[in-house]
Amino acid sequence: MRVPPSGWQDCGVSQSRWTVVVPVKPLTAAKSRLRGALPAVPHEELALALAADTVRAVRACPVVVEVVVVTDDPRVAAAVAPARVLPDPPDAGLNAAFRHGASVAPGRWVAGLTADLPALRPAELAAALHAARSGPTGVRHYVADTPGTGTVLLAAPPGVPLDPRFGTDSAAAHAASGAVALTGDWPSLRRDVDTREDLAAATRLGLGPRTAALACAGCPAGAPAV
Ligand SMILES: Nc1nc2c(ncn2[C@@H]2O[C@H](COP(=O)(O)OP(=O)(O)OP(=O)(O)O)[C@@H](O)[C@H]2O)c(=O)[nH]1
Ligand SMILES: C=C(OP(=O)(O)O)C(=O)O
Repeated sequence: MRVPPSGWQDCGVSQSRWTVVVPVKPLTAAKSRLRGALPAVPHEELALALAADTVRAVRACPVVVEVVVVTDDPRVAAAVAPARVLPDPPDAGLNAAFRHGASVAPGRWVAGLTADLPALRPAELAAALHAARSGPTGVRHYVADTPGTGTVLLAAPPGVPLDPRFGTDSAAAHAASGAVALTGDWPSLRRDVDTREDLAAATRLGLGPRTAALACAGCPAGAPAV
């Protein structure tokens, strides 16, 4: 019998190995509602920074063993290295991108996460993934965004398709499809950034380094620009 390394049983890693799928639109089209939020910063740089900080936090989450980024954008692919990168299915959209990413992890715990969470703290993601494992068995779980209408995280156990319903009013769509809402207090996970106001709220929570560097560019004494 294989003998696990010392401490293996206690840390719970064998019980908590997740693949996380993060889709990112090509930067020229991404985060259109955020365009102009940082006037001194090229929009594509800001969209790239949001995605890079999101993936950075996912990679720092101890229960995540694989990050799959679905994107057609070579700048995103370079920025998220060494995460695994898959191309988008042609002209298929966000939910197809999630399904494509999840398809490389059959029989595993899989979560889909939006790429616009620049304040994400790895411990909050870990807590949400733990809650998804601790809830009702055999069902999908989701985490709504701060306003409560959208979705930031959708999680599925082994053998259950991710079946993503992201888009307008996706929290209600996920609930209607049988997914169970996770209600934890995870402000950095729920804080997706679609607008200038969202970016200001994320700044108050604490941005990841790449977005923070842009938000502070040109500010006196390093004060945030939003
Ligand atoms: N790979 C991939 N990612 C997508 C696609 N559509 C949206 N996303 C990503 O999904 C996440 C959530 O989408 P939205 O919040 O609507 O982001 P967005 O479409 O870039 O923003 P808006 O242009 O303002 O609607 C973002 O991280 C996007 O990059 C798609 O067709 N393919
Ligand atoms: C795609 C989504 O993001 P947003 O509503 O932020 O565009 C979603 O919440 O399902």
